[in-house]
Amino acid sequence: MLSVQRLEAGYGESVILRDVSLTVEPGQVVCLMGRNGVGKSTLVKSIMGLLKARKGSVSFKGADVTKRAPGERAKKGIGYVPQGREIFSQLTVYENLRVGLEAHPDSAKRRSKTIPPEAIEKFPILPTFYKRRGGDLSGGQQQQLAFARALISEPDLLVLDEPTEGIQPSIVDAIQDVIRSIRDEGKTAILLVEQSLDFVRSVGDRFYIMEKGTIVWQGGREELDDPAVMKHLTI
Ligand SMILES: Nc1ncnc2c1ncn2[C@@H]1O[C@H](COP(=O)(O)OP(=O)(O)OP(=O)(O)O)[C@@H](O)[C@H]1O
Repeated sequence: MLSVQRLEAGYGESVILRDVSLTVEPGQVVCLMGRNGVGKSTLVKSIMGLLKARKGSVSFKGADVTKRAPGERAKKGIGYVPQGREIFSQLTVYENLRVGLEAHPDSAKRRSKTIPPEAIEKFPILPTFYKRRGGDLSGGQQQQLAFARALISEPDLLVLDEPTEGIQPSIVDAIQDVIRSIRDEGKTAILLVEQSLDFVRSVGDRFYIMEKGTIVWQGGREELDDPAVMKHLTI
């Protein structure tokens, strides 16, 4: 469903990603791990089209999207929860969700003035905040909003960049439960950037580890006890 092939990308003069290949199959949960600064967010931004590929390709559902703009990729069915959430702080919670609906492939849903209740049933707390400004929510509530905003367009692939980073433990548990329930439903594939080995072990089907902008290890759940995994992840 998602295929990244021999990707090279970077910022200005500096090349960050070199020869990166990664695939996600339908319904699969693929986890991307690695220490801080190795290039995980850079890879995610390249997949979303926020950063241009200098070499290599990104294809999604059989179509080459390497040169497609972020909005087009979203409409094709890639939902994104960026690191740091990036909710619109001046807009209300309701308006933030409406922005997510703009990426829905069904034009009737895009035009709809109401948020379909089933679209946010995984986040029952959100309707109580509809009139509040996004910027007035706590970090954990903002993360739930960013998650719901990405899910509302019913994406085929959800890209989550460290969704539990810097969030209070009770909301971390809630977010992990949502990821598990999406996995169990099997309709939406997930590419998850996550530091907690215990958590990725409990949800992931396939695992990639990055170091200095390249993939240095990949494997399935039964291979996670490989000593190389700890070597690449410990500081
Ligand atoms: N906008 C930018 N301009 C220039 N360099 C950048 C930019 N964003 C990231 N970098 C650099 O690219 C490298 C990879 O950063 P990236 O954020 O992709 O790492 P990461 O693995 O996601 O780390 P973290 O877990 O800390 O977010 C780092 O050296 C970083 O300083």
